[in-house]
Amino acid sequence: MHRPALLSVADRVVTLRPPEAGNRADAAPDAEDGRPVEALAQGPSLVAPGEPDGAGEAADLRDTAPGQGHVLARVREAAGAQRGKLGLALLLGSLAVGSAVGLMAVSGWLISRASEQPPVLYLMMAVTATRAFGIGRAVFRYAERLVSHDAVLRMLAELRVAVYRRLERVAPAGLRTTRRGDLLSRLVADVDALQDYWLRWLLPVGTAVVVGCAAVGFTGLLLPEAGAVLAAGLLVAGVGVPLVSGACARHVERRLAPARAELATRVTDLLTGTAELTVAGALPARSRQVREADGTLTRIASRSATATALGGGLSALVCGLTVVGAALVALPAVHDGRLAGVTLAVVVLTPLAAFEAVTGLPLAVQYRRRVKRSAERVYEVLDAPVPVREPATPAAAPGSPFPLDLRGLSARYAGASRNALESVDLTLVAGRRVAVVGPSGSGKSTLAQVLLRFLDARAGTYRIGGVDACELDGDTVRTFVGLCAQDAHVFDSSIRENLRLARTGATDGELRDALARARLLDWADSLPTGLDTLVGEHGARLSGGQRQRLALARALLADFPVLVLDEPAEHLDLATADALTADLLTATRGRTTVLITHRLEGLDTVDEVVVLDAGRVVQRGAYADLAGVDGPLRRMLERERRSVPA
Ligand SMILES: Nc1ncnc2c1ncn2[C@@H]1O[C@H](COP(=O)(O)OP(=O)(O)OP(=O)(O)O)[C@@H](O)[C@H]1O
Repeated sequence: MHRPALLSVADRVVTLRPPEAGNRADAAPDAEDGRPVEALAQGPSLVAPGEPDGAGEAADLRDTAPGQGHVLARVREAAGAQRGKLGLALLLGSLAVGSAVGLMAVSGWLISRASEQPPVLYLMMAVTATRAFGIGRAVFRYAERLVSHDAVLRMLAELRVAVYRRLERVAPAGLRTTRRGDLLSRLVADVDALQDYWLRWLLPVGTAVVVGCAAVGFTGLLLPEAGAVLAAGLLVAGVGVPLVSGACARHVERRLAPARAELATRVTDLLTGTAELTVAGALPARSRQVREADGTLTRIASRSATATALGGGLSALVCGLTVVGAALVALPAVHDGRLAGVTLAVVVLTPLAAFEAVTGLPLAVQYRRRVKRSAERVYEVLDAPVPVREPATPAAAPGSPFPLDLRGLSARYAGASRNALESVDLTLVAGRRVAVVGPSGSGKSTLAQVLLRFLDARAGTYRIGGVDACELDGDTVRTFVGLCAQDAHVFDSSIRENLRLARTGATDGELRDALARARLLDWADSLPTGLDTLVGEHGARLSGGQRQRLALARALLADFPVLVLDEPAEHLDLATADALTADLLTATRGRTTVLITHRLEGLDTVDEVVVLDAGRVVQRGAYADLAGVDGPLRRMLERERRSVPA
């Protein structure tokens, strides 16, 4: 049997493999153990659940409990194995800027000495050093870029995987109120922004300190006053100027990442809802909102650029003043004979090159602030409470999932004030078909989430083949229980590839069989390119009924021992919905099925009907028995009959 663990997940979220098991098994499931995930879309908070989480090699990126320091300290800790490379990058960067300083100093000396017209051999050493510094500058810079980017991109790759895995763990139960554009922005732009912490903050600052100290030391050896002037100039340019430009951009930098997320959210909404917005006449208003968000981002970026320009201008001014200051203290020294005439050029020109190490620091300070906000947003995702705890050591999967048993089960979403399910009992044995009905919001889909272990029980037990589901890996549970969701995702690919998601190596015969059972084969055969027909984004080239039938065929092909069908006929017109329900009841005959629906038509063929209301089971039994007595099902039936046009 081929039962892909992820088919059910793929039906709810487009996802990769879930992380390896790793969460505390003994922790009592408690949906209130952390900040609700909807807070992701709202604002900064670094509350962490405080539980270990096994997301493989990147786990260290997020397991630092909050309060252990600054968010940037966590970014630094994430360097992990790349620390050695970053140290090497610092050395290479310092050698590159040091070579620039050396080049300036030696060439200054060379020109001065050459003017005295000594025998050319006296100059050979300086000529060679000039060449070496000139070549070294480019080579060291290239090597530094190579090493630092290699280290940082590796870190980013791990971090992005960690963020993705966390999102995957939080989805689907925890993502109902988060905004897609915002998540996308966190996953892409904010993670990318973290590279600047190393590339544009730590390494430039480290290089500035190393090269600045060396240049001051060297100049001080030649002439102590000149060393002091250079030290003062470097301090003003490297500390004072960044403070001034940083103060100008303080508020701007913190607003940059949220403004970028706002624009991403609005653009995503606009693109995905263009058809609906056009029909509702709301497109111009939404386009205006996008333009406004874009305008806000542009204003923020331009204020940030102003601060950068101010920093650049002030640095250049301080550099010029330092060169003049060095000349002013050096000239009397030459006059007094404390400094050789040929070294005057060295003392005056060295500051010019040494400032290369600090001119980027105003920008570095801005980057640091920007990175801090992005890091907060990334760590909010990494620290978001997960609705399901995976066991540290998963129990062995039972040979058969039967009986699949829920006893007194209650479940609650993170941040909710009441249980979505309350003391629910349900037993499934091989071949049994149960319909779960009830008004909207009664907890039907929540039951599906619990059965698939997308949401943990708050009280009661869920056992699969005698094993507590909490002791099983979530993936293992989903090899036994599969879902065909009401909003099943159809990929922008061919019919064949959409089906093969359920069973990678399925033959055309098996695909056709699944399509036939979902009553879609005649339609597929009538298409000019048959199974190779492209279905469009979200199945845009299919009708609503065809989309649901394709999802049903996929679920049938996956051959789950227990199949949960969550409102498969939702959003369809009554005739199509009833035809689809009838077909799927035929297709699932003899297969353990939980059919979640609020249409009662055709349910006389299932073994048991469970009626939910406000999360509780208010009635259960055979359809004919329930329909024959006064009670919730009978009232639903009467309402349904009244609503059907004569
Ligand atoms: N991710 C979530 N976070 C918080 N509350 C949720 C979440 N999902 C559902 N709920 C709440 O849980 C309750 C049960 O919702 P559920 O989706 O299970 O109902 P349902 O019977 O499937 O409704 P429908 O027939 O409309 O799909 C509702 O009050 C709903 O608002």
